Amino acid sequence: MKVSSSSGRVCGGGGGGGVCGNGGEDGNDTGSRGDSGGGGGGAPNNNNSSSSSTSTCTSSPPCSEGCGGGGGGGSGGSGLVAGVLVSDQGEVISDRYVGVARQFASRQASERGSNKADQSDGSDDETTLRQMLVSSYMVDGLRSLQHQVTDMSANLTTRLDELQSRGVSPSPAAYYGTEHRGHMETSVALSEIRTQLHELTRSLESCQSEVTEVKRDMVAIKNELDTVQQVKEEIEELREYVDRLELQSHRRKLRLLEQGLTFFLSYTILASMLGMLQFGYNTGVINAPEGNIEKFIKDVFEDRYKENMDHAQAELLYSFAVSIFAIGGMLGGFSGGIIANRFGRKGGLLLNSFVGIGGACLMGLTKYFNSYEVLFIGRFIIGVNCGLNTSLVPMYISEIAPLNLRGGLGTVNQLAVTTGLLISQILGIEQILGTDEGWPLLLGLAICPAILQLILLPVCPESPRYLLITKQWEEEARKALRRLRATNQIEEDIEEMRAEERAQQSEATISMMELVCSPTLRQPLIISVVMQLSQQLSGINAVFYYSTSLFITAGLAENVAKFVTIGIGVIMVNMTLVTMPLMDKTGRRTLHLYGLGGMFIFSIFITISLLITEMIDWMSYLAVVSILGFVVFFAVGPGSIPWMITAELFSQGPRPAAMSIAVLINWVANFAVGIGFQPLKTALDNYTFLPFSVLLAIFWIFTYKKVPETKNKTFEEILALFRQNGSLVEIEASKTTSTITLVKPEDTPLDTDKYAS
Ligand SMILES: OC[C@H]1O[C@](O)(CO)[C@@H](O)[C@@H]1O
Repeated sequence: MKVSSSSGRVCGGGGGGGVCGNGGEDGNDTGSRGDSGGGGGGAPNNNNSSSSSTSTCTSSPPCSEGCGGGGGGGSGGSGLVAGVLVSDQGEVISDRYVGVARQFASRQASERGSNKADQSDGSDDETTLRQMLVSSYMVDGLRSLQHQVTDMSANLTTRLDELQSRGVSPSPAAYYGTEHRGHMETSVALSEIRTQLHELTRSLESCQSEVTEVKRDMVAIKNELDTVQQVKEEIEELREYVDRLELQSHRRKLRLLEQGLTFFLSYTILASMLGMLQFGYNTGVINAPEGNIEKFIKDVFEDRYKENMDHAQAELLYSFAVSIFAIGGMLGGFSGGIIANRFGRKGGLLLNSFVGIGGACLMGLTKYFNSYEVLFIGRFIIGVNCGLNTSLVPMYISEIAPLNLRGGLGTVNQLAVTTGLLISQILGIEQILGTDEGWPLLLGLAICPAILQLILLPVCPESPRYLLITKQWEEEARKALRRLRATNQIEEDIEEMRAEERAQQSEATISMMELVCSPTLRQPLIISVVMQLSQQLSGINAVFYYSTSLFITAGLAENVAKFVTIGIGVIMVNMTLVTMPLMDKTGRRTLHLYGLGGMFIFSIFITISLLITEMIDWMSYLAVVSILGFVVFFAVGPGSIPWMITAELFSQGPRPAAMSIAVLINWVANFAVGIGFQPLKTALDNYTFLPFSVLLAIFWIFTYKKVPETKNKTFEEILALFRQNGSLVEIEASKTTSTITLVKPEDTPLDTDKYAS
């Protein structure tokens, strides 16, 4: 029974399953039991083998039987193992390969997205793949199996030929005997076996070609795995780089937050704030000498036309002198952005000093020229000067201020305005310059801040941000910074400016039209505009321009009312001083909310007091207290914050254009209140303050919902607040922004396509 022993060897000593096993048991049964023999011989593994062989060799049914038999017979032998794994895993591997590769691709994508891929899952799949790769070594096993089967086949053929040659020529005596029949049956059985062996060989060949394909797939998987590994490493590298950047930027910010006030910084702030003082002074200077100016207008008219001018006409011309200032202011404020871009912040202020000197001279020489037209021109020119100041000074201050002092130093703008107002109120009293002779000098004194600026400004450094970002003059920017910070350690500032520059790269310098049309800048622009409106439409100038008459309406004597008005100026200056340190502690948004809220409550009290003063005498004191409260809360937030927040909400590129628009709105609203309050008073009488209460409530809600906190945030961070679809996204002040340019330290741009695929 050599057949069985040889098949036993081929099948890995599998106990003669299938082809081999049956032959070994009993030649008679070989054909019929060939299929099931393997099943019986190798029960433990046969399930596996038969199903797998079917799947792999579907085109060769005999092979399926043969393989099945062989596999079943060799429960522990290499032939079985190879047969089972190759045919079975071969297909499974192909499927799994696709599946796992997809899994990897998607994980790779999600890893890029979240940077938080589940690493253990990834390694599980990898392990599976690697195991599968290992299993490919069994392919070699199969190859050796095939050789063995070929050998076996050759052996069998030889032996069969021997048997047949013996069987086909039997002795005549036995020809019809039992032996002859036995020989014939054996011969038939053997040729069947031979046929099966041929088929088995063919089937093995086809298995081998499939195995080769699987092997190719394996190589492809391995390459994919290597790529995945490489990408993983790159992602890791990138993650580390981003972490490093975050850390650096956090440290940089901490150092920026430690900066203090230096001599040169204070000097520069002082020199520039004279511009805002000029604005405050000219806002208030015209109020006190109203009667004197009207008298002058009448005299000039009579001199010129030898006829009398009635009081109403003189009043109208006086109002014109008041309001033409605001028209000049609108023009100046609006052109502030262009001037700031062309001549710089300091450069623009220096040029503006000449405008101020011109305007002040004309006003001061009005009487000398005996012409009220000169007064009008003077007021218009000083208006242009003040408009430019309101645009340039807050921009300059916010650009040179260290991060941690930006709020406090921004308050300097309003401190200067209120100081200017107070000075004009004090100098305007009859005892000083509020006389027929004194008023031209009172108006002409506006020359002082302009001349002082002309003297002080040349020593001041230009805004380093303007030099570095707008002009790209790095050396000059460094020089300016060294002077302002009084140190050579200016890298943090330079880095912070560079970050701002990077963050705004698409908007280097933008025009007003581009600003208005840009969807990303719309939200900060709306906020800036509403903040300016909240300052002017709060009704503060109704109090300032008409406080004396308001107090008289509330029942105070005229001379008392005038001094209470000055008292308001004093309170205003002091309260602005008090809020200075709060700006960088409590924050702009919070203070603005407190301010508007307080003003709302006191505006209601003003209305109540006006309503019941007529009934209860002492209620006039409630009016005074309410107006004082109103002013105090104005100083808490709405006085200072609108000036600084516009400069803060925009980066270097759009900042000048944004300042122009916001300042223009401020002047227009200021003008509207100045012009509209008297008719409003006539129309609403004791309810005059009610419209302001309503507006204050609206501004409070807007601030609560829309205005971000800018305290201790770099310009780059503030920019990031508005990045997501133009909507407000709060980020922690301590964190850096997400606007990190994806360029590795060695300036190797990331292959983003690779990560995207
Ligand atoms: O302090 C009051 C003054 O402040 C301003 O609002 C400017 O900030 C002026 O319009 C107003 O007269």
